[in-house]
Amino acid sequence: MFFPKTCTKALQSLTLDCNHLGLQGVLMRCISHLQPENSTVELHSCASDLKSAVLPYEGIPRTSKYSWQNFYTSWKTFGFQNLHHAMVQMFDQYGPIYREKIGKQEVVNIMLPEDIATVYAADGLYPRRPLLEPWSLHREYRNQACGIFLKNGEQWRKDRLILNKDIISPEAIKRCIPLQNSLAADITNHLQQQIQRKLQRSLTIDVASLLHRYTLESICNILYGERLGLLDDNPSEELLKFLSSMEVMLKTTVPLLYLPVNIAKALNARIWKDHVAAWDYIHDHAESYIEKIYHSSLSGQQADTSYKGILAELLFKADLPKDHIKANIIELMAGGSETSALPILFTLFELARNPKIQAEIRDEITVACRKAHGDTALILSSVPLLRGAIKESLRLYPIGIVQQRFTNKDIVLQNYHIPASTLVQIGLYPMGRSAKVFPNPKIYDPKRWLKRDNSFKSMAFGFGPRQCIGRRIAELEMLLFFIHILQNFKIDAPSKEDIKTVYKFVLVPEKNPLLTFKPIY
Ligand code: HEM
Repeated sequence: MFFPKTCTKALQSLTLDCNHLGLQGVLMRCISHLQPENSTVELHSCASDLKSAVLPYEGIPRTSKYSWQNFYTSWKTFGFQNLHHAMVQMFDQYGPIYREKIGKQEVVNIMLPEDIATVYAADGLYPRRPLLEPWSLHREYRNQACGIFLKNGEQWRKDRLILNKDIISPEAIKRCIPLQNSLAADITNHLQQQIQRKLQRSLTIDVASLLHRYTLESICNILYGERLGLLDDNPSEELLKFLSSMEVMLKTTVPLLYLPVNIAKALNARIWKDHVAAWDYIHDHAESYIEKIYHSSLSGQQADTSYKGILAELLFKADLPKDHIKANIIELMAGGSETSALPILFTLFELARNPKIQAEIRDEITVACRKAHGDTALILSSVPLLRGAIKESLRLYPIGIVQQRFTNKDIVLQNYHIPASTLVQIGLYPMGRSAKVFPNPKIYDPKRWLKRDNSFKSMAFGFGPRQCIGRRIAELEMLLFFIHILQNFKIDAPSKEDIKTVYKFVLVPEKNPLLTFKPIY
């Protein structure tokens, strides 16, 4: 194919027109599609000149300048539960960068690893995210302190640096291993007992609510250093109320994200009242633990040096004021309550429908356990394929479908100028499903994570100083769960059909899959 000089000239003048009309992004994509391998030198040099000149922000392809039209189109076409599918379609339509206006806020959407790297590189010391309004308003309404999840700037950094030491540092995680290991053994026993009681050879169940209880028990165990009893056959009324408050709090968060919360609050709407009541109960629950542990740590701190959980450590060191400790403990509980249960569920399902991969991971675990002679930390460092399986599940089913940042300085994305303070949204779900980033994206292949070239592709926990502070705890929960379960059960699923997902603040199955646990004797 030959592009004459006149065509090059025409492209240049077209560029000027497009610049004027704010259509540069469209033109740049046309040029990159047009560029054939054997085209003339002139066209190559023209295209590279065009690419090297940074294009203005206004040139980024835009969905519609009318925010209400975007809102209505998204809702009509996809419904809010399908925002992740809507994003995939938008990227197909507009290319790897587009902007849209929702409400008052304009957002730039990206999905390629090199752009994600640029965004995080601009984070600096104070990475900024939009704060979750319904949660922040509750704290304001009750005159309560916020934790790191709901803070930005210097206030965020001060708390975060202190919390890192007791939550995400390797030493902190090492201390959590025994607590978590015994819980993972218990959930295995729980399933074994159910099978024995029913005098069956296997158990086919919807395991979602059990997993939710497992992860909530786990995070509370790590925070308070004691078990709540959520895996018991008959949990107390008080515990059931706590569990349902966590559920109501998460469930009411979603609609409040789309409604003007201030109006719901001013009208004292039912949804706002439910949200507040749920948070109040969660606060009271945390408060009772804080007081109990505070008094027992004061009385017995010198005598007993054994690890008593994160809360006791924070109270003992007293680097943070007590109300900040409480606020952070509550956010850790909220952040950790459902999050790890979902990747566990999706991984169980994928292993059920990929029995060869399941067997390979089981073999890996068996060898690791044999070599480690009971050293759990060593086992955890010897299961790369299991780690790959969890990453693979988070690629296909990221809990948070997007991550958000306000840029702290001017940057360039896809050759467009992005001014400081722009809200950039990283589409994790579209990236995970893109053939441009992952070859054969629909295939569940944990081995793809054993290769080297994976930078800025495994982003489910974020990156840098503001990455998920519970990341190592979540990984520990998930790894130990599979280390115990896969040694004891073969997993199968009556239906191997793809799971349909819906977005409800986190990405969840539209219908929970049934799973079969068959003991290995
Ligand atoms: C598979 C499980 C989890 C996933 C995928 C996940 C994902 C994330 C992501 C993407 C962020 C935002 C990071 C950023 O802005 O760069 C985050 C923040 C956070 N997560 Fe997690 N999370 C998980 C489990 C947990 C657990 C178990 C806890 C509690 C122990 C937790 C507590 C938090 C907190 C407190 C923040 C706010 C951190 C800050 O702003 O400094 N998360 N998480």
